[in-house]
Amino acid sequence: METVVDASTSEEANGSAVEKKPIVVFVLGGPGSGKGTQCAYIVEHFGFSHFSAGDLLRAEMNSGSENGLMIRSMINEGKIVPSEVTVNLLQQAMEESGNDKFLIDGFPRNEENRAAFEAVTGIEPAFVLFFDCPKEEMERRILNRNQGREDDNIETARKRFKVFLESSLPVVEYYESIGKLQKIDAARPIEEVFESVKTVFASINEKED
Ligand SMILES: Nc1ncnc2c1ncn2[C@@H]1O[C@H](COP(=O)(O)OP(=O)(O)OP(=O)(O)O)[C@@H](O)[C@H]1O
Ligand SMILES: O=c1ccn([C@@H]2O[C@H](COP(=O)(O)O)[C@@H](O)[C@H]2O)c(=O)[nH]1
Ligand SMILES: [Mg+2]
Repeated sequence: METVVDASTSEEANGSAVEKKPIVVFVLGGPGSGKGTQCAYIVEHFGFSHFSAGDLLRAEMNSGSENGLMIRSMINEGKIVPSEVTVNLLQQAMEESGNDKFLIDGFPRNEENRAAFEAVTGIEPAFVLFFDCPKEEMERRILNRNQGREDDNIETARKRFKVFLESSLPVVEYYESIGKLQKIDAARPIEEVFESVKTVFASINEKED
């Protein structure tokens, strides 16, 4: 496995060990841009734990929890679930993982999500991967995905694109403005996209050495 920045502990000048904060990489991109696909490769190569906010919400929706009906209706309308619910699910998953390197996929989706995650966890992302893909290609991928997702239909997909443009792109732009964005051309074959992803992780490693 290739290493990327080590989050475990560091040693201060006086020799005492200090707990470091976990390393978080946010993985953003429009619906169907290939976030989940690339995260699976990153996990294999770089030892991160991968949490898709959408997957966590779908699991919560199917668990019979009191939020289940609300989550289903938000997902089917392509709307963004309140930050409190999503941040709690992410925080719980991170704590239970035992890992200290996380890919958070499909989150933060709006400014409120971004601020809530930082306020609750005290963690800022090391960097943000952004999979840039034309709408027509994302639409094709969603409609061919065939994984039984209730929101993979043309009507909901269009609502998701609209929410992405209106609410999520400003978050992407924010990270670009503070120099944390790593933009990847996602409109290429999966292996080619991953070559670019590997280059990003390798260059981050070099900076940390
Ligand atoms: N580079 C690619 N070229 C062609 N097809 C791809 C590529 N990357 C992913 N796919 C396919 O497109 C579909 C969507 O990919 P994936 O689920 O990874 O996207 P996503 O960004 O996680 O989507 P969502 O936001 O809806 O969860 C899948 O069927 C996947 O196999
Ligand atoms: O942080 C999040 C992530 C997702 N949602 C809702 O889930 C669906 C599906 O998300 P995917 O990332 O495509 O799996 C999304 O359209 C939202 O309705 C969310 O509210 N907050
Ligand atoms: Mg996904």
